[in-house]
Amino acid sequence: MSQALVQFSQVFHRYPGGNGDVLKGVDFQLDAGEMVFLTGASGAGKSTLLRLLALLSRANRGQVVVAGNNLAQLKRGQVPLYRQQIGMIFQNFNLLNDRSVFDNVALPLVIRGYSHQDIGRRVRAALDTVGLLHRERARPATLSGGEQQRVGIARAVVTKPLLLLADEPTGNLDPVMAQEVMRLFERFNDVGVSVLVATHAIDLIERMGHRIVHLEDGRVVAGAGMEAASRLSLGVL
Ligand SMILES: Nc1ncnc2c1ncn2[C@@H]1O[C@H](COP(=O)(O)OP(=O)(O)OP(=O)(O)O)[C@@H](O)[C@H]1O
Repeated sequence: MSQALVQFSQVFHRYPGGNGDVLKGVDFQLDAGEMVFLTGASGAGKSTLLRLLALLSRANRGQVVVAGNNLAQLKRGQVPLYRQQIGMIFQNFNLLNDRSVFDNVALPLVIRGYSHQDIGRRVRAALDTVGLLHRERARPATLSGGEQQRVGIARAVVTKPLLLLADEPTGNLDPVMAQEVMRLFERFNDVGVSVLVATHAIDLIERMGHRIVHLEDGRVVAGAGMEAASRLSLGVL
């Protein structure tokens, strides 16, 4: 039996001062070791769902469970430890342009107080995996968009997270670079990392053969996952 790493049960969310619920009863499961794409029109709630997983926001109602943690019950002091299990990748790379590639990837380890030696070893291993060891001294702005995103991915995996979350990671890339980046996610998935990618790149992901979860106006309308699908067929939902 597959095991859920992420389980959303009837999750509702609205932003303070926002215009009503953005998530309207989301049911969704991601199994340990699975790679899933999250699609939906602009404003459907994809980024919001990822934000809840990264604990950048907390759900107003319903339950989000990740690796056995009910996120509503995590105390503020437990959040940094929880976040260590998660690597986040953004559309606009979010790199520091006044620091080297090495320093950008090292940042999560520096924050967590790793030793100098461990940082060097881990950063070089991550850069090697994304094919950028030879650019460790470069400034991000001197790299191509695809290379900058690979630096972003190295930074996300350097802490060895259980779960990678990517929010429109290929939005600023041409089709060839976009495919390279998606392949890189697959390589991490091949070695056991669970991956959730919010994307508009439908043509690309349809060729890749992973489950596609579709959000429409704050609800999952297709590909919710085994658990929710079986509840649907039992008429529970
Ligand atoms: N900080 C915020 N405050 C108020 N409303 C917000 C905030 N962030 C997002 N929203 C609203 O929540 C809704 C869902 O936004 P979200 O960014 O999750 O959608 P999305 O599916 O990721 O869209 P896109 O594909 O354009 O990134 C939108 O209507 C948006 O305007």
